[in-house]
Formats: sequence, structure tokens, C-alpha cells
Amino acid sequence: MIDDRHDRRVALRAQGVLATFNAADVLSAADVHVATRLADVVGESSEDVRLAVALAVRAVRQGSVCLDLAHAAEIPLDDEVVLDWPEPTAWIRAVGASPLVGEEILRLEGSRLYLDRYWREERAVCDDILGRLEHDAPVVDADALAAGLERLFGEATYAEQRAVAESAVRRWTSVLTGGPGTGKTTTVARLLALVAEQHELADGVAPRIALCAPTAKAAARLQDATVAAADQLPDEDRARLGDLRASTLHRLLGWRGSNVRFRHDARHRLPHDVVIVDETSMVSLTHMARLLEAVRPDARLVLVGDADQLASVEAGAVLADLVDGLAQHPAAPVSRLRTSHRFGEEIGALAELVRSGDAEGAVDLLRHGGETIELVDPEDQAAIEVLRVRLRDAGMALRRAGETFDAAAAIATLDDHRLLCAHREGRFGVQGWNREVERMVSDATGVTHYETWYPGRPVLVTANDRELDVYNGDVGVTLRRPDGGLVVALARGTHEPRLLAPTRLPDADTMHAMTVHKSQGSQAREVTVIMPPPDSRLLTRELFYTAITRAQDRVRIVGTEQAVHDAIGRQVQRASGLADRLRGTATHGG
Ligand SMILES: Nc1ncnc2c1ncn2[C@@H]1O[C@H](COP(=O)(O)OP(=O)(O)OP(=O)(O)O)[C@@H](O)[C@H]1O
Repeated sequence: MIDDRHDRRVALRAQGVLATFNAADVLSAADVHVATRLADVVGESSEDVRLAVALAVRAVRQGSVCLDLAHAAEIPLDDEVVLDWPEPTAWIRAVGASPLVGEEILRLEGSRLYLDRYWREERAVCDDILGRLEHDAPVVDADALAAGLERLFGEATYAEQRAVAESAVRRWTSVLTGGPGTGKTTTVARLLALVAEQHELADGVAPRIALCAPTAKAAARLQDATVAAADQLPDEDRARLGDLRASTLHRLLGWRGSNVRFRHDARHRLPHDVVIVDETSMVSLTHMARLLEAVRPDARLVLVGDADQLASVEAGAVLADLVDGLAQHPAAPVSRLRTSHRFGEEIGALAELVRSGDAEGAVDLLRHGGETIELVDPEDQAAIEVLRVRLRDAGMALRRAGETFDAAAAIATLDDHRLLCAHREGRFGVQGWNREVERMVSDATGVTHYETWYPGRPVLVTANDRELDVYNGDVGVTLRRPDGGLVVALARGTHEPRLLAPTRLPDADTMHAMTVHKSQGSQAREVTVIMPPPDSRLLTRELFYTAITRAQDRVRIVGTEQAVHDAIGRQVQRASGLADRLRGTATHGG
């Protein structure tokens, strides 16, 4: 509840219901302003309709594609807040009769209310995907494919991946989902070799391959991982893949400074014969719409990702919707890899319980603990002290490596343990833990650094600099060079760390701790997850799943059983009609 009228979240000109919902911190000032402007344009005076518009704007801001009026009242509120919601049936009727819908500023389908742009994009994605699935399957040389599958996926442990690869070679469109370490990249590299062989047999030339991912960091990782996976292939297959390069989705489409128009679109299609998109869970609805219109109908499209992770920052949960909405499609484009080849059985079992929403099972597994998973009660002072010592020692190891200009040791220390928080601020947040670790290290070493940059400072880059090849999400450690100057050693996976002067780095934060959101795509040997209090809205199944699956060998969760229970029970509610639309069950109207 916002009490202060001068708080910048307060929409000063809001009246009636909008003012009430604004004061309750459900609607932002911007939601109210946009709704008021739109309603004024068409002379819509109904308060309930204005409320629906403002909530639809809010929904997009929070990552949904639409607002489901039948479930709008389920928004979690602060304890003391009670709101008077319109009765859904009458509300839907009033919205449906509004000139806002009549003039196609808003679209209403059943109980789902869309801003026009998102309605168009959702329909475009659905139509393009279903259209692609209707095409005749690509012509395949069955003998070459059988031999290729045997050559590349012959070992027994590759059976699951073999089936996925065969499916993707035989289709124009495939959706491949799987948790961390289930072998998605390995499958993609080998699958590309199979597709390349088929292409050569059919056309006599190598295919044009596009590898892309939604962020620059994910694209850089995709390139490294596919090149590494390709290097393990037999020479003939490696040679077929040529020079593998990955780019961001933006770059592939030809960014022109706006998300609405790209160089490649329905009239100027991408020239590629194969388009692989990695980390598709982070692709927004808007970008998926732009991609699908730009890919040639006779190009193979493989959408790869983990549908259970946190979704895109912008509106949409496209990968999860595709996996859900296409599950029963006769073309069977969706496949799932289930076996993790990276982490141990216990972490894998915990991840699976969380993914499938089995809160009792997950709490039970954690309660009995094991070698590699541990639940620490935040009130258990002794256990918290063990964690604090762990963090202090890691901080001191970074200082030592920083002072001795030992980049390898510094990066190894970073990769050994990650402290993940849901929040940036507050007691349970990244900033609090960063300060705490710095204080503990200062107390232990007797040296306090008051400057921003000091030897042993771990950093998380928060902006892209393509010319420098440095990306949002890169991590590194500050070192003192033998001549006394400071450099930052940026982790580069299996390659040598990259050394850069701190002044050359784009924005960077201290990283004794990081948010779960920022940790997406990265791994550490051991991970500690600080659960927010049970009533935190950030505490969701997707957040918890993303956090624990960052760990390779060991995961420690600091939180109550209740917090674990609540997290698993709360799924990110991203309203979208895409899954229903793909199933053909969307209610048409409006
Ligand atoms: N069938 C298999 N048998 C044994 N090891 C495998 C198999 N498939 C992949 N691996 C190994 O498991 C690890 C994870 O594989 P890979 O990187 O392909 O998974 P991924 O799903 O792309 O992971 P992430 O998306 O989490 O980075 C790699 O070290 C890879 O070499």
C-alpha cells in the first residue's frame, strides 16, 4: 500500500477505481496514464473498462501477453489490501461492448483481453508455426540418415539424443526442450552434421547455417559450445559444418534500431537453410514473431531451450507455450531430453521434483539431505556460520589471487561457488551479501579497500560491448598486475581468461553474490541459493528451478521448508493465449 501522495508511483490525476488500484500498488502511474489516454481517445467512460485497460497494460509490463479477466482478481496483494473487483461476466461483457474493442485498440477473445499489437503477434506466431507444420516433410535420404545416426549417435548413452536428432532431420520445424546438461548442444552439433550431409546429397552444396540466441552472452556461449561439440565429431562431419558462428537473434534479423522492423522479414527472408535458436525460453513473443516471418518455409528451424526456466524479460513465454500447445500436434514437433549428463543424481532428482511441481517430494528429499543437496534453516546459526566462513574464504581466495596476479586461480575460485539471491536489494538480496562478504574479508585481512576497484573484486558485467567482445553476464575478477595497475580477468570458459583494464569495461557490479535472473545460462561447481521470505512474489517455481540447476556438484538452499513449498507451488503466471491457440481451442471473437 502506498501512503505517501508524493511517492512517484502515485498517479496524481487518477480517479475512482484507478486511483484505488494505484494506491494498492497494483497499477503503476504509467498503467493509469496509458489507460486514461486510450479511454479518452474513444470517449470510454466506464470505470470498469478503464480498469481492464490499465490491468492489460500492467500485464504486458509484467511479462504476460494478455489479461485474463476471469482470473484478474487472483493478483497477489499485500496482506492489508482488499480490493473490490468487478464481477467477471459483467466485466467481460462491458469490455466487449466498449469502443476500445470496436475500434480494435484492444482485442477480446473469450476472457482474454489483449493490446492490439500483442494479439497480432500471438496470432502471427501461431499461424506461422501451424503453417510450417503443415508443409510436406523434407525429402530425406533414409540410408544416409540411418548411417549418419549410427555414426554420430551409435553409443547406447546417446539413444535419447538420437531420436531427437532423427526427428529434427525429418521435420522443417522442431522444438527441443531439456534441462541443463541434458545434451542439447551436443545434439545440435551432431544434428547439424546430419542435416549438412542431407543437404549436400540433395543440392550438392553445404547448407547455410544460422546459429543464434537472444542475448549476446548466450550467443557467445552457443558458439563456443557448438564448436567444442563439433570438434569431437569424425573429420568428415566436422568438415561439413565449416566455420560455425553464432550471433544474437537481433543481429541475425538485421536490427534497425526498433523491435518492430528488421532487415529480414516476410519479404526479405533469411537466406539460411538451417536456423538454430538456443535459449529460446528467453525469446519474447515479439522477437519470435519477427523470426518466424523471416525464416524461409523450406529452411529447417530448430528451437532449443529449457521450457521450465525463467522466461523472457519482455512479454511472452513462447517456448513453454510451444511445448504445451504442440504436445498433441499430429506432426509431433516437440521432443524433450530428460537425462542430465552433467550433475549428480540427487540434484537431478530434486530438479525434476521441482519442475514437475511435487513440493512434498522435494521437501522430503531435502529433509533427508544427502551428499550433494542440503537445506539450511535461516535460523540455524551454526549452519549460517558455516556458509559465512565459506563465503569469507572464497572472498579471501579471490583477494590472494588478485594480489598475486593469478587469473587462473581467480577464475577457478569464481567457478567453485555461486551465491544466488532472488532479490537485488534488502537483507536477503545481492547487495546485502556483497557488503557482508566485503566486510568479512576486510575484518579477516585487516585491509579495507574504499575504492570501487581493488584486487580480488569479483565482477559481473551488466552491459554489452561488441567491439570489445564483452557481454552482459560475463564474470571476472580484478587483479593487480606486477607493475601495480589493475586489470580484470574475464572468464572465457575453456579458453584463457581475457584481460582488460577496468576503465575499458562497460558497466559492472560486484559479484560475491548474484541474482538468479543474472545466473541464467551459467554454472558453478557448488551453488548456494538464498530463498526470499515465503511471502515474496519473486519466489516461484521457475526461479527456484533455475537456481538449483546452476549447480554441477552441490547445492545448498538457505530457506525454510515453507519457503521451498511455497516456491514450488507458485508458478509464474504469464497469461497468454498461444498454447490454446496452437491447440485450436482459443475462443474467437472481438
Ligand atoms: N549422451 C551423452 N553421454 C555422455 N555425456 C554426454 C552425452 N551428451 C552430452 N554429454 C556431455 O554432457 C555435458 C552436457 O552436454 P551439453 O553441453 O550438450 O548439454 P546442454 O543441454 O546443452 O547443456 P546446457 O544447456 O545446460 O549448457 C557435456 O560435457 C557433454 O559432452
